[in-house]
Amino acid sequence: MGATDQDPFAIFHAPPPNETAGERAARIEKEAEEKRISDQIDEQLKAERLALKKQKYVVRVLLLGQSESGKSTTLKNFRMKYAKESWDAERASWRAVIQLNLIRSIITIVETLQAEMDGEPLDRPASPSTPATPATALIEESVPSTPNTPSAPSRKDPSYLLASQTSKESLSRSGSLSLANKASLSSLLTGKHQLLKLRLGPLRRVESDLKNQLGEGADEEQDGVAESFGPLSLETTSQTLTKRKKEFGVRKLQDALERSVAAAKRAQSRNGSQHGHGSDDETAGAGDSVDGATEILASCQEDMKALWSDEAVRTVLRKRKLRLEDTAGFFLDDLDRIARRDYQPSDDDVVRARLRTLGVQEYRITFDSSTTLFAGGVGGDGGKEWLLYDVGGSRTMRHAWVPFFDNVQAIIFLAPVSCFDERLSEDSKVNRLEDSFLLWRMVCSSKLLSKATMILFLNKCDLLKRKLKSGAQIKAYLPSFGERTNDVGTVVKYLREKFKEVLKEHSPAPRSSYFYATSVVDTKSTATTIKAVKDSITREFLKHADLM
Ligand SMILES: Nc1nc2c(ncn2[C@@H]2O[C@H](COP(=O)(O)OP(=O)(O)OP(=O)(O)O)[C@@H](O)[C@H]2O)c(=O)[nH]1
Ligand SMILES: [Mg+2]
Repeated sequence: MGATDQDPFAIFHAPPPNETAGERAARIEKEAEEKRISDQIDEQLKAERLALKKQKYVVRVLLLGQSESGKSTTLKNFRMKYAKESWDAERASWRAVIQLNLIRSIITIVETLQAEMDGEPLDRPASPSTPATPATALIEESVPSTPNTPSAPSRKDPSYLLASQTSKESLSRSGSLSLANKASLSSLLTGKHQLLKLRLGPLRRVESDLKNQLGEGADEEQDGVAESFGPLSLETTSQTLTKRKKEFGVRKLQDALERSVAAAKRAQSRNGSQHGHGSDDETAGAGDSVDGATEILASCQEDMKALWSDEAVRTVLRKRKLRLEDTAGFFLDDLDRIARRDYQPSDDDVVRARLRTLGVQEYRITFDSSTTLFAGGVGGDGGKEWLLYDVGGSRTMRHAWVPFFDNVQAIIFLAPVSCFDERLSEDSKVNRLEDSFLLWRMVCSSKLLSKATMILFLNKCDLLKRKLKSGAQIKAYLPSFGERTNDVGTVVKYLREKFKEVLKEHSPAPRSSYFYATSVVDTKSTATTIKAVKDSITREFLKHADLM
């Protein structure tokens, strides 16, 4: 071998001349240690590369939309269908939330009766935490001003799709109605109602106990503070916000549910011997014990039923335009089942339960590869792992959305179409459909989301149908609807076109989009929709990841 064939770096690796046996052993040991460290670093890098690759194959989906639009309910449908094991394990822990929803409705009724007896004007909500704003008429810009119906402030912006309203108007109208009906309706409320109110008093304590059970992660959020609005807030009016609404919510749902179960178990073992035996409820077997909340609810069952079925109560609720049946977390028609000592929530109950989301909650769903089109990637699993982000939708929560816009494959946007005649609970001057429409426009125009597939759920079609059936006229709130037929099919089609136009006009680049008319509390029809959604998101994902 000539001199040129020699490794030019060999000199650096060669052992030093005259190396002693001891030096040689130390050198070999040092070299072995260096190799071990180098191998370790290689392994680490390999693992990081693999994790990064795996990350690349995770599908990220954001659920967006205003508060009460149905985001968490949509997520529940996903979990019920595709993460059945954890869904089944969690079902029982929703009992406290459902009981809380039930008690809220009863307290709302009691407060409404009190307001009626006190002769409060109609526009003032009986309870600041009434689950949904009762519908009141909006004024069209074109309606001429009369002494009784002052015109709304003129809005020139063509995107101002919906008519808006001055609260002065509703106050003046409700005020006169209140005066006209006060005497006759108050007289309907008798000693029986006072007695019911008294007997249902303990429910207030149960309400606060249940909130405590849901624990530290639970929170009372106050809305209506303009300064805290984030970049996605919609300050369409310059009014000072005065109305404050409290609604119970949680930041970490899983933690809250687990805590409530643990607390209920503790209470149950404390109460065991006192309430389990000699119970007048045939369904609770001898030796059964229940927690305090369940016990009090069961003992108030007859009174709650008497209150809800009372004709005078229904008349007052109608007069005050409080349609509890259409509000979130309505369980009054299920009192026979829910206010029992042995009550266990059904899938349907959990889907209908209302627990406001605070912040952003992340859920991981691993799809079964037998169900669809996974491909490529790590072991052929591209598109199998999903991260679903469920966000709080009220205005004060929207600033928390933006950090999650990065690297999102799809947005499922919930726009409740039944709320054309409702106002935001956090800002009673803004029409809810208008808020949805403007929020959709902002999401569509976001550059960060320009590659995301857009999926729109025109949700709460069941409630829309009910409202239209009961005589509500879309054109009174949406002048551009004109003389089209006032039925659910025509209304949904009209709104779908409006949302589509916005998407087309405001998307930074062409993108895939899908539109569905939904009622996400209907788990059967929603199962079909989310299967279609899942397949299209996966297909889009694989297409762009070049895996197919
Ligand atoms: N009737 C009917 N009720 C619905 C529908 N979708 C959702 N709801 C109910 O509306 C309430 C609010 O739904 P959520 O899913 O909690 O709303 P959200 O968008 O997560 O609200 P935030 O957490 O406040 O942002 C719940 O009680 C649901 O059961 C629907 O299509 N029809
Ligand atoms: Mg939610």
